[in-house]
Amino acid sequence: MTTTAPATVRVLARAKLPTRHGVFDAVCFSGSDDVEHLALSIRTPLGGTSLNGSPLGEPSDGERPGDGPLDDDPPIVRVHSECLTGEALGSQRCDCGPQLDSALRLVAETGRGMVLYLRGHEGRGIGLAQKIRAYALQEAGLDTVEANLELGEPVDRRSYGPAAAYLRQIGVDSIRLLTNNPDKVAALRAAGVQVAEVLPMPAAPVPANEAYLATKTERMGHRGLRLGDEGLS
Ligand SMILES: Nc1nc2c(ncn2[C@@H]2O[C@H](COP(=O)(O)OP(=O)(O)OP(=O)(O)O)[C@@H](O)[C@H]2O)c(=O)[nH]1
Ligand SMILES: [Zn+2]
Repeated sequence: MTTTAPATVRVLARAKLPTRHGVFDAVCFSGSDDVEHLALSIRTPLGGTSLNGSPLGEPSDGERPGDGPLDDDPPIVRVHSECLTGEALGSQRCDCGPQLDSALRLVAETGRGMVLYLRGHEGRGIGLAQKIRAYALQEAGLDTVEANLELGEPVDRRSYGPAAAYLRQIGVDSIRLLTNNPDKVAALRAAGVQVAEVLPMPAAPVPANEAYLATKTERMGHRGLRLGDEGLS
């Protein structure tokens, strides 16, 4: 896993993005990787600015919850890796789709936070074709870690540098991170992001992803993937 953050990122485009969870401010950006990532943020005070820095109009999606965080609390941030099969196709080999949905909902409910949707992270950075090859190896009995290694890939090839650089560029230096993955916490910290708190990312266990979730817990050090478990520190 690479942790070096590029100095700057380029903001490529921005617009509001109404979702079923609320109206997000969508910013497309790229870092040294030249990949188009997306930051989806939500406002701080009513009628104020989003974390991405653009002014937002009157909220159209209901009131901000009364128990939302103060403006100087670190925002909730989900750093999410692209997963075409789980998010667009509803694959139950993983739980990326429900996790993305939960993250957007949590950020919207909190009224202040961001989902950084990182493209180029497909298959933990090995790409779609290699991930499908890894799935085929899993059908033959390997687990998710062994399959990557069998393909000559590292267990995790993702870089969090562009995400860290984006946060730094918009002035967010401290976050409350939604994740179960201790390596993601370490990588972001190494890239200069202060992770003030780690909040558990609710998992969505189903029979088809049982082995996958178990392997992440047992071999990759992810926190127990049950709702309500204590977060990482
Ligand atoms: N190589 C490989 N990648 C997978 C597999 N299953 C899911 N992925 C990818 O894994 C990425 C998500 O990483 P995960 O390890 O599930 O979770 P995480 O983002 O590290 O941790 P959380 O923040 O707790 O969700 C997505 O890009 C998926 O495409 C698999 O069996 N093999
Ligand atoms: Zn997935």
